[in-house]
Amino acid sequence: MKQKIVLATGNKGKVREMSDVLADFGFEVVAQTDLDIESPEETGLTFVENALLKARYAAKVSGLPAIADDSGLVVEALNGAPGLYSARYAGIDGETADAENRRKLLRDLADVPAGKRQAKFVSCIVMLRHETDPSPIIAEGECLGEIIFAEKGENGFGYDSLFFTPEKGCTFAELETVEKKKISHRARALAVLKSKLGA
Ligand SMILES: O=c1[nH]c(=O)c2ncn([C@@H]3O[C@H](COP(=O)(O)OP(=O)(O)OP(=O)(O)O)[C@@H](O)[C@H]3O)c2[nH]1
Ligand SMILES: [Mg+2]
Repeated sequence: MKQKIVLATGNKGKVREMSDVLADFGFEVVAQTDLDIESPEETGLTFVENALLKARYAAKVSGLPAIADDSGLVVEALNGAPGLYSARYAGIDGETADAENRRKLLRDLADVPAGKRQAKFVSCIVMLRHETDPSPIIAEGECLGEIIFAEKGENGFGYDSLFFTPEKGCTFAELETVEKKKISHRARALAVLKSKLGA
């Protein structure tokens, strides 16, 4: 029988990008929203701390193993911002904040010329077998790119329409989900998780 696991995120984009991959690893994936589990406050100071606390909270409430992703966009010219605070960069939280966050990013980079707009997406995935699991599995992935001057593309979420990937010659939002799932920071973290699980 497949091991049930809670996907501890309130972000539908992450559910889209992680569910079937985790199912391929042999898990029966249940999104936390389907169990009416709310997102805890993200009080950590690093991606790993936040991923841990999200997974731990879902494991505690559900009594099941849990997996969480904490991720963000790190922009060199902004000394690493929005970084840990990518989801709430413009001061509001949740997916409705995405458009405001993109506008703020473009404003903050207005004076930064092409060639100096390097950025990376970071994903930290944590898996806990139970709430008090003393040795969580931690898997990280990064993806390098640059921030363009105006949005391009309709797919994806967050900052995808501003993130140009040289590897593909377009923004993440111009990629089909299936393509983004091959090269993104989250895809890379999931590949590390897979090898750590021996799946
Ligand atoms: O364009 C993007 N493509 C991506 O692939 C991506 N991955 C992360 N991000 C940004 O970073 C925040 C993470 O913050 P975050 O890890 O706290 O997630 P979240 O609050 O959205 O959901 P949850 O998992 O915490 O419930 C997100 O909201 C986005 O703004 C991305 N943007
Ligand atoms: Mg969050």
